[in-house]
Amino acid sequence: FLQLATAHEIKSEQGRAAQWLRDANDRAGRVYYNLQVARWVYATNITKFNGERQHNASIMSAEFDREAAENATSFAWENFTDSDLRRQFRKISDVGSAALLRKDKAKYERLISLVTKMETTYSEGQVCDKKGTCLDLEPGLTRLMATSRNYSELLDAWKGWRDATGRKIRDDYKEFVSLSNEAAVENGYRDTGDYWRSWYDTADFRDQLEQLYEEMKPLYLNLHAYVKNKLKAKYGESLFPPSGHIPAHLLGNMWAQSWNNIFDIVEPFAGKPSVDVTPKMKELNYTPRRMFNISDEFFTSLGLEAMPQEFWDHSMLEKPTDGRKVVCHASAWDFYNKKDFRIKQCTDITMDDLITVHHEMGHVEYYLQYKEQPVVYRRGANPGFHEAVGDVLALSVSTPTHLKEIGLLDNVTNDNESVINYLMSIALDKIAFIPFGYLMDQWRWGVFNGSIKFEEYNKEWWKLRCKYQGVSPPIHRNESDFDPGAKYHIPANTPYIRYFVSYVLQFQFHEALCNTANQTGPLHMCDIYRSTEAGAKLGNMLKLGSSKPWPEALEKVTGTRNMSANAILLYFKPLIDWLKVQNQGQTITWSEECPIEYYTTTSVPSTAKPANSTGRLHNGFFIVA
Ligand SMILES: C[C@H](N[C@H](C(=O)O)[C@@H]1CCCN1C(=O)[C@@H](N)CC(=O)O)C(=O)N1CCC[C@H]1C(=O)O
Ligand SMILES: [Zn+2]
Repeated sequence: FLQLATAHEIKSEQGRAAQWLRDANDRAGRVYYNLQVARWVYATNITKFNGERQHNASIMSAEFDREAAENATSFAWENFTDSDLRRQFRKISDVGSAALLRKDKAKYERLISLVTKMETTYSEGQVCDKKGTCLDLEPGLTRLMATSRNYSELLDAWKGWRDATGRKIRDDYKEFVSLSNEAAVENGYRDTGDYWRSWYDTADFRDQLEQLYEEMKPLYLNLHAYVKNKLKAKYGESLFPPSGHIPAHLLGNMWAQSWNNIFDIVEPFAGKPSVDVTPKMKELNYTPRRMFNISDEFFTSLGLEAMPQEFWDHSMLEKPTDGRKVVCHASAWDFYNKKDFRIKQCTDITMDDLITVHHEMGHVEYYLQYKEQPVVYRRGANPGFHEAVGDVLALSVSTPTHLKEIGLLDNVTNDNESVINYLMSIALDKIAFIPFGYLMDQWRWGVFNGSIKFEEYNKEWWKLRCKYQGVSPPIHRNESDFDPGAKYHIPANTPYIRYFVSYVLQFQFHEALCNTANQTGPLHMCDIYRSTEAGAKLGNMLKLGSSKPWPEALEKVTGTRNMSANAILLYFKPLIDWLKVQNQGQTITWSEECPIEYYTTTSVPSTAKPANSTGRLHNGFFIVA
């Protein structure tokens, strides 16, 4: 009898709990909408007033989360037989940094103020010349890093950016780490890194990441060796340290995280149709709006959701010209009201930005697909899934046949040399990224768990950069510098391992969707355009949001429950074979330690002349510290 009563009790309690959850999810939608509006207004118009408004909305939202978690404890939800109720309650009970609110509201306010302050410093960063002409990161410094082939000009922009951002937030970051860890402990975790990894709900997550990195490492070593030889031919052997590292400012990108802008320097076979469509986009007078339309049309060709009118009405697709200060770093926004979804991007007319457009649109497509889920489930199956969606489509868009179909390429040749050129252009983005995507949170997890001390923040950063990426600082660095702070995700406090996970998953998705689309050719030439079967398979996974464990979501698309590097290795097989021939007899590794002449632990004045650059003047640009 007692059991019957208990079972009956649990059933009726589950009924009450389900009602409470529906109500909590509705209230969460309204609270998060207000938060997102306040954050959006600030990100698209940085003013003191908007900053305070955003701050207050953040407090309100955190108060709501904390209170909901508190109320959830009035249900014995761990005993519930309904696994979906248990899953929702578990997620509502995890309040993240808002746990600090319960312990010390002033500390929580300081924590979120520090992140806003660091992200604002980053977004306002500029590099100016003697006449007072200044370059922002977007588009000025990004274009310079992509197009300049002048060693010292690149060096001044590289150093100037770090002086203008990382150097300024070093102490703020130290304070942030301590408050963030205090919040993580209050939330039941060892430290912030422990909390962030919990989102993957994978016991041996770090081992799996290490294993994936090792599997892809040969690809990176061979690409690094080949690119280094081409750069030496361009800039002169003497500018490269004997340790085997590549100076970090020569790779066409402020962080050396993707190298596609130096394709012209490393092109394997000259005289083939260019795979860099930037010139063609400019020739055809492309606008940002047209770039977004191309991506939107690809999604609808798969039978997926089109961008709603609100998206086109409220997004910021270009850098404002009315003097407003904005956070230019591209991002996608869910307003949690099932109607309002936006992208904020200071879009430049380049191939790079066409890829970023697809990346951001992938986020919005995920938002659209899971918008009917309870608010607690409107997340990626794991954060890597959210990063992979847009990139999967971009793998199809980037194929020469697709670029020709949309008029960005005049003719397509698919002889072996053209295939190598094409794979090289994709590898300069995808393979080059692997060690960077891996090391960013290796550094941050080390900072959060205390193994990386404040006094060695920059030294440990360069140890990882030299070890995994094989890039070295082109000028003296010391502990007055804070080079991790020159990369958006550190001041903005956005985790990064999600991109490493995404670069593995996106090739698994690509391979599976290509099979579904009956694309029988080599994986690197597959284009799933207009395949509604592939679209349905992808859409059915996206609709789940985070309502199921991510291996289940992965299995729905790929048939496997594990991350695997096999798909990316299959995709680049022809290139790796070709690279191995090119690198025959060469040393394809580098010494693990940074070339010591570039790293000093004592702080030297930041105007120290670069060890190797010729002059300081170029294009009238003189970098003041
Ligand atoms: C350009 C892109 N901007 C991020 C992204 O889109 O992931 C922005 C900023 C941080 C989070 N974010 C979002 O938009 C989230 N709201 C999406 C979501 O979680 O819903 C970015 O930072 N990228 C793309 C390639 C590698 C990395 C880089 O550029 O290093
Ligand atoms: Zn993203």
